[in-house]
Amino acid sequence: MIEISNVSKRFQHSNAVDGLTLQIATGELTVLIGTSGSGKSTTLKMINRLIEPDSGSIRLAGADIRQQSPEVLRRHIGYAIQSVGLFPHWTVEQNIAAVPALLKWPAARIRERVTELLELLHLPAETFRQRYPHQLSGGQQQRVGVARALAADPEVLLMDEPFGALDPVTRGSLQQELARIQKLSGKTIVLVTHDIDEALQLGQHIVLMDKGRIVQQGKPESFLLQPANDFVRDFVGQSDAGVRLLGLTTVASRVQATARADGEPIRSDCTLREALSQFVSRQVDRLPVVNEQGQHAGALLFCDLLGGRAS
Ligand SMILES: Nc1ncnc2c1ncn2[C@@H]1O[C@H](COP(=O)(O)OP(=O)(O)OP(=O)(O)O)[C@@H](O)[C@H]1O
Repeated sequence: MIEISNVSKRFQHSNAVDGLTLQIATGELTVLIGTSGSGKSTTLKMINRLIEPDSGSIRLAGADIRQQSPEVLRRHIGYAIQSVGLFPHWTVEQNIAAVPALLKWPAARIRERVTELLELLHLPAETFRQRYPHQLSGGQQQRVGVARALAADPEVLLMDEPFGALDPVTRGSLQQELARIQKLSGKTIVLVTHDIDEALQLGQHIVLMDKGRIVQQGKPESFLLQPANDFVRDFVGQSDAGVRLLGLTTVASRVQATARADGEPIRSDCTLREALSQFVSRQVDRLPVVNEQGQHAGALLFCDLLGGRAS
């Protein structure tokens, strides 16, 4: 658990963060979202002491983070940012190994860990290990940035717009990757984003900030079903709230096992939002469904899209 208690940070004439109190649960992916300048990055940087608060306290696993030097603290907290910040004259392997090397892991263990992380992020180790950052695409660099942040198996991972500058396809696949890693490892992740769809897709707990304060926090569906005020309603996009709600539920929860349909099947782990798009583009009222192993699983009927609220 990360406990942020009444934390404020002022720059020149304005409060970047204003009396913020927030509890970040262990093992959850918490998303900080908000307008530009609302204090998200400042909050994140105070957790790893890149910025020191003017007042208030932050506790990690019960201990005030000021009890450790920033350098030692950061070895337990992975940090991935949009601009990646890879060392240009270091190979991919050296970049990923930065913190394990500081921690003086044996060379064989470091090598093994680098291989494991590259494979986890779908970068074949033998192809990428010896490359330099300028020999990678933007998306590959961001993957290496995420691998580096995960390298020493930190308890906490802080991510500041880690997929910000990517095209929608690469961004989507990295988001899926992050969701998979989080499920596998049960890590505590705090992710900053501007993108409401990214927040709804990845966040188990979402914190919406404005002017250095929290406007609303809770589960994704609460933002769509019970927006606290007009600011929240505007932020989540009132006109798209319905389709976004469909994005929180998978086809698996509505598939009829005995129903049949023709055509290219959709996977049961697709969201109902993706299914809606298929219904419309194919001009059909039922879609065949396969499970994650590609086996026939029944059909999704258009009329079942509205079969209940996201849970
Ligand atoms: N080092 C700094 N010096 C002066 N002002 C700063 C500094 N860092 C942040 N600020 C100001 O503090 C406020 C909050 O900034 P912060 O970067 O935390 O916002 P943000 O929500 O992450 O914004 P964005 O989404 O645009 O990155 C902004 O008004 C910003 O201009």
